[in-house]
Amino acid sequence: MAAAARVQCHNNTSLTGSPLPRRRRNSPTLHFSPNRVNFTPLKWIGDGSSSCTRMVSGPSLKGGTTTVRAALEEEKKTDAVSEVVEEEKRFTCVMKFGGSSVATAERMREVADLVLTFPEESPVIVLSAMGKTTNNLLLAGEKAVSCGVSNASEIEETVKELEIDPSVVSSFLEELEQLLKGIAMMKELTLRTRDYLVSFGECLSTRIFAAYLNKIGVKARQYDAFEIGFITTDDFTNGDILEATYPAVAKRLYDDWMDDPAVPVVTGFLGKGWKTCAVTTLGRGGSDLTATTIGKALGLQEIQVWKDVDGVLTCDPTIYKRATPVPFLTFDEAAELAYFGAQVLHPQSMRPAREGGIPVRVKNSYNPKAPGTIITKTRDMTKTVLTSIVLKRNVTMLDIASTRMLGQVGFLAKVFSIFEDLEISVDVVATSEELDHVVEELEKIAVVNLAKGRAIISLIGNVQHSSLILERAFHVLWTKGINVQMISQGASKVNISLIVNDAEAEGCVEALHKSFFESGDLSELLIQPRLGNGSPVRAMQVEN
Ligand SMILES: Nc1ncnc2c1ncn2[C@@H]1O[C@H](COP(=O)(O)OP(=O)(O)O)[C@@H](O)[C@H]1O
Ligand SMILES: N[C@@H](CC(=O)OP(=O)(O)O)C(=O)O
Repeated sequence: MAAAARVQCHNNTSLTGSPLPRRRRNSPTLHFSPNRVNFTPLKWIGDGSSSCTRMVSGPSLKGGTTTVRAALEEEKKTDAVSEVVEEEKRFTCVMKFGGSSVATAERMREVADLVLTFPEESPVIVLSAMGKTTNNLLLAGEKAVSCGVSNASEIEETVKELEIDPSVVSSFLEELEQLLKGIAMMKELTLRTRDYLVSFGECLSTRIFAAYLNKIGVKARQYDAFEIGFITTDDFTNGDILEATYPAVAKRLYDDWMDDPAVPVVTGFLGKGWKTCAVTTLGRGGSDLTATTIGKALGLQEIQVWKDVDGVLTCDPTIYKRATPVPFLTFDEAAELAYFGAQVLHPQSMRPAREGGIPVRVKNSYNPKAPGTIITKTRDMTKTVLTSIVLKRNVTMLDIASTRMLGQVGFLAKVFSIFEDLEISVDVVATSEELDHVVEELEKIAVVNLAKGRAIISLIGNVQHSSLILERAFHVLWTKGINVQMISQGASKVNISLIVNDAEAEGCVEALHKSFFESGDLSELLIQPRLGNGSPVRAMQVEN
């Protein structure tokens, strides 16, 4: 559950909160080639002069026996080769595939084909758990029964279909069974055990995929993120990546590559708690964050996140199916979108990309020809009014009115300290139990009204045009007879949030989408701001 708070001080000012931490490089260099490209053996092309160092075939994607190292051994005396070493040491991009992209054996094959369509790249692959594995593992854990058995049979089936050696996963499946038995015996599932339990999902998917790549002749190496330097806080189920991660991960991946080049296949979502040394997870959907962290650590040219949709869309397609792809986004817009609930990206995933200045491309593994969305630091916003509509459901709104025991400044400070003490962000409260604590504390200094069953509709876009956005949005909602209960403009200036009744929210999103994205080009309205009487400003000036 999420919460929004409206704080009323005794002078009747009201304050709404919308926090977000904020913060690069050049445009992307990858171009999608729709047709599968056959591997060419490792060779250097050019005009034959000694300065030629261009590599045609990403050595990591190359099957066969000629390794980069062997090629280098042969040629290492030339000046050209020392440049090659530098060049070849560099991975070019990270490609992250989510659960929906690798849900079955068939999908694993298709994803492998997709990776091979980029022979000029040296990618690092990040994988999530297959399909709904994470949910199934959680279910199995929560029921503390061997629900893992049906899960395991699916995994065994995938291994069989891909004709991989079953020993790749057998010891893991046994360990998983033991773990579930242990949970059943203890009748307890701590957050730490939950993280260890769900880690089997990514540990298995990456082992299967790496084994498959090796089977088809593409040398690959599997990595568990928690073994290669992904260090996090010890906040189980919601670990935060620590700075030490970047150099550690870069060193490990580059060192291994220089020793014995192979495509790295890294578990998404997982880390290692810096104090406990136990497996942690980065929050649901955390593989996006794994990918951007690797992107920053290795200073890559591009981070690709492959999903089951044609990029970031104008709204969640499961809410309104006429959602369309947004071709360009800034890191701020994408972060805001994710923070306010768009499932398509992990809320923290933009941070490393922004810090490293690395473009993020969101692509559809089911429709690779679609251009997708490219996320960069800046973009031309002159014609942008609205970018996307995000719906966060099941929100509880807290109305907090001062009982005049404290001055205005003291009151606000106290209100925020209560949230801080309970480690609850104003926008997001995880459980109703937490909310009860907040209310209990707030009632010592205020009259608190708790309104459940609300939803936050966030309008992500160019808040330079906030009057136009608001005018349209309120007109649409007024026409539908919807009462907006709270409004907040984010500090990031890319978001306006409206609170409405949850039951009406989907209808609101649909109506707003029709008005903003399906009824002509709104940017035309930006050319001449209008005065109250509808006259364009410039016309007035001419008359004067
Ligand atoms: N604005 C949006 N644009 C695209 N997808 C969205 C948006 N909001 C929600 N979604 C949902 O996010 C899903 C993709 O995210 P996710 O399931 O996490 O992908 P993956 O598991 O492949 O990483 C889509 O199937 C879609 O239902
Ligand atoms: N498997 C994890 C991590 C993840 O990122 O998954 P996905 O990429 O499928 O959203 C989850 O379900 O949360």
